Amino acid sequence: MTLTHDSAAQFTRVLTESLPYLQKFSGKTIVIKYGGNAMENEQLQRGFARDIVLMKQVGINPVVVHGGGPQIGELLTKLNIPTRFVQGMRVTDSQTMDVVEMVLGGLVNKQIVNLINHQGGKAVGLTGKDGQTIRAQKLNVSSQSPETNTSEIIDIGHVGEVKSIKTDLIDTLIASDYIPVIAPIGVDEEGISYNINADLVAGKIAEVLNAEKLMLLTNVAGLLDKQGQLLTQLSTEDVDYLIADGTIHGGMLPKVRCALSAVKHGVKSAHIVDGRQTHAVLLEIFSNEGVGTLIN
Ligand SMILES: Nc1ncnc2c1ncn2[C@@H]1O[C@H](COP(=O)(O)OP(=O)(O)O)[C@@H](O)[C@H]1O
Ligand SMILES: CC(=O)N[C@@H](CCC(=O)OP(=O)(O)O)C(=O)O
Repeated sequence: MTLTHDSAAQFTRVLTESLPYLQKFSGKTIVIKYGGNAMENEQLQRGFARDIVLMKQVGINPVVVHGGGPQIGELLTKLNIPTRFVQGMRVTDSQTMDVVEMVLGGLVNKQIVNLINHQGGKAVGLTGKDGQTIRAQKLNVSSQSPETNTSEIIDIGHVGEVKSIKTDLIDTLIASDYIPVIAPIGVDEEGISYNINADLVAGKIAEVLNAEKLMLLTNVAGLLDKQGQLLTQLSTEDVDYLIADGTIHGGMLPKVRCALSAVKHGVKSAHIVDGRQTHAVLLEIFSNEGVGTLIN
């Protein structure tokens, strides 16, 4: 097939446009949170895996942290185990924790590893238990009672937050040209397992690795305002206001909070990106067309 004059011009424009980004990001670490909702279909999955392999090929160090909320929900339904969320977090009793480990550490993790390897990458899957990478502690969730104006702590079981991240296993993998694929399960000093929101894990890992970028792939165009319009750029003050007035809620809360924390702790930029768009990762990194919401 020969290229027409127009398509040849477009092809070279796209390639040359990517040059400054290739130069800027070569040797840098980019943490990508791959959400359960962004794994919707095989075409998206293949596109994502190809983007990750391409990044590695051009000298960037991608680190993938994945979710799998919908996949956990599916297995819980099959097993007739009811599930509910408090402030975007799945209430996790010990039976649910077993399912979370099976789905995140087994099914989803190995599926992503397989997809990346199939595109010619070298992916290695781990949970936060491997190499004691994610030290967790129980997450205390508090709720405010408008009647009494007091707050109470709600026990949501094995839900954790990140206490610390040990990076030696991740560093070793990166140094040997592997792509780490991390499931958001942590463990405390007693060996108790915790289910951690994948956005929170991605944010912390980006912080400790001093990543250039944190990309949170999701199932919406980015952060939307009350009218459903995309907000392309946000500062800390904007976010505080949007949380207070209820525009940001549910699963978007941990995303925005961890993005803010990451940029506050040295990550150059955080992006909430539409994972339903094929090759969203490539578009964000290598083109002038920023996609989604930039938090800086
Ligand atoms: N202001 C907002 N803008 C966009 N999405 C929002 C907003 N507030 C809440 N959400 C909800 O957050 C969801 C994304 O979070 P979540 O379902 O946890 O996604 P993921 O599985 O990708 O992590 C959206 O689908 C939407 O329902
Ligand atoms: C505590 C908590 O809610 N953990 C999440 C972990 C998976 C996750 O974060 O998946 P997504 O990114 O696909 O939503 C859960 O159980 O669903």
